[in-house]
Amino acid sequence: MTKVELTYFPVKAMGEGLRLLMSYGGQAFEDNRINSTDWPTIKQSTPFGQLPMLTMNGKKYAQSIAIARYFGRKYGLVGTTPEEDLEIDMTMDFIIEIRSKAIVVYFETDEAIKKAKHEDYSKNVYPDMLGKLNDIVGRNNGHIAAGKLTWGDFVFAGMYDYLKVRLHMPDLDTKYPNLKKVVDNVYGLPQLKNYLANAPKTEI
Ligand SMILES: N[C@@H](CCC(=O)N[C@@H](CS)C(=O)NCC(=O)O)C(=O)O
Repeated sequence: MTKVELTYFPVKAMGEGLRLLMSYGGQAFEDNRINSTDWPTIKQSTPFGQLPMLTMNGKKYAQSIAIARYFGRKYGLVGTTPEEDLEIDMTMDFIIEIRSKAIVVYFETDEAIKKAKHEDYSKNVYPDMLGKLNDIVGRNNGHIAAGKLTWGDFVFAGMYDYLKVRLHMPDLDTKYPNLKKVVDNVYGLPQLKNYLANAPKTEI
C-alpha cells in the first residue's frame, strides 16, 4: 500500500486543503505537523525549502496548489471541460493573489510601512478583490468555479480562517457572505466527518 505523508506546520493555511482532499478521497495519510524547532533541518530536505510537502512512496512533492490539482484529478474534483478547468485555475490564482497581498503586509518588518500598507490594502485593494470573489462564488452556486464542487473549493475552505486573520477581517463572513458558503459546503461533506472530528483545532 502507498505510504502517504503530509508535512506541514500545525496550522490550516496552505496545508488544510490537502488534508481535506485526502480525507474526501479516503486516502489514509500521516498528518505530520512539525514544530518550528525542527523546521530548519526539515527545510533542507524539501524540494523548494517550503511546506506543505507530500511524501508518497519515498518521493517528495511540493507546491500546495499543484498537489491539490493532483488530488482533484485523482478524485474527480475537476472541471468537465478544459474551459471549466481554466475557470478553476483562474479563480485559484486570484485567491492566491489575495493571500500574497496579505503576506507581504504580514512579513513587513518596518512597523510604519506595515501599518500604511495594511490601511491602503484594506481601503483600496481587499474590498475590490474580495467583492469580485464573492460575486464569482455567487454565480457558481457556492463554489469557486464551474458551478460545482472542485479541488479549488477544498483549498479555499482550508485557508479561510487563515485569510480572515491575515486580512484582519473578523467580519469576513458577513461582509462577503458567499465566501462562507464555500466553506460550509466543504466542511459539511459527510466524507470529512471523521477527519474533522479528530483533527487538532487551530485558529488559522
Ligand atoms: N507556493 C507555496 C508556498 C508555500 C509557503 O508559503 N509555505 C510557507 C508556510 S505557509 C513556508 O514554508 N514558510 C517557511 C519558510 O519559508 O521557511 C505553496 O503553495 O506550497
